[in-house]
Amino acid sequence: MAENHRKYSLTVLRHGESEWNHDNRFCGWVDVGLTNNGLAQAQKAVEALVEEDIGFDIIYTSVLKRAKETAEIIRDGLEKAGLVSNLEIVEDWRLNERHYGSLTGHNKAEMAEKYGKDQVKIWRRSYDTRPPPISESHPFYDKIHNNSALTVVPKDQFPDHECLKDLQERAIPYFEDIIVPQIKSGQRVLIVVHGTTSRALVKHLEDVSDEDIEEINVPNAIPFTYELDEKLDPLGDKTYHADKETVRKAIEKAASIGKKRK
Ligand SMILES: O=C(OP(=O)(O)O)[C@H](O)COP(=O)(O)O
Repeated sequence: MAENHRKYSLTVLRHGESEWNHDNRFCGWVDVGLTNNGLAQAQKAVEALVEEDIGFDIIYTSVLKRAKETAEIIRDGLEKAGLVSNLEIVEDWRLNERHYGSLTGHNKAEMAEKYGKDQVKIWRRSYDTRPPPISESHPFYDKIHNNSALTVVPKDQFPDHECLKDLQERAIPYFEDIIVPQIKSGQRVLIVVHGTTSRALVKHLEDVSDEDIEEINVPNAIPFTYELDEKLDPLGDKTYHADKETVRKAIEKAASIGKKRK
């Protein structure tokens, strides 16, 4: 049997800590920025990439600023280190975080207290259970709908709530149609996205079952790389560009429902 050979690689990065990651609030399509810690985390990701001499030819990201800001920090840092020049950043709404419906803006620990931890885990991590839809009277409905960055979303595709499956159905066709041809043409690709978009990519690339994906959490700001064969199947596990203990703690944090507001 022919031996599988590494043909391509692909790196994925969830953005640095956002204001609402810090506040432990469901965020989704609300366009919050990075905290100072998030900015520093993105710089650390740059350092890790530079240390391993990893450059890219193109970056894909969402239209939400927490991902775009992270992508820009990576681009600027790699340019400064001389690893890349004129690195293009392509943004598309189909790589956005899933829309968190009526949970948007709510504190995760408070929702767990109100609805139970099991229900909140289903809303956060199940493959195909949507959170309840956002209503027009929701405090963040207008903020989302008046965001000029989101005018690119076709009206008939603008969601009121999404589960991982919904996100998968918009993000994976984008990945297959737009990103895969770049990878196959030999471009070194970095995808800077969100927790749920990263989980969709992990599920797709690793062929994770609908049940097993519930236990997979993606940490903020730690890039990970797949080595892929000619069919874009991963050769072995993904490699995180950070030490094991840092990765373990960051994954634990991403899984946690965190603390109530003080
Ligand atoms: O907007 C979100 O994801 P993001 O911080 O990756 O953009 C979610 O609120 C993260 O929360 P979750 O980990 O409960 O899915």
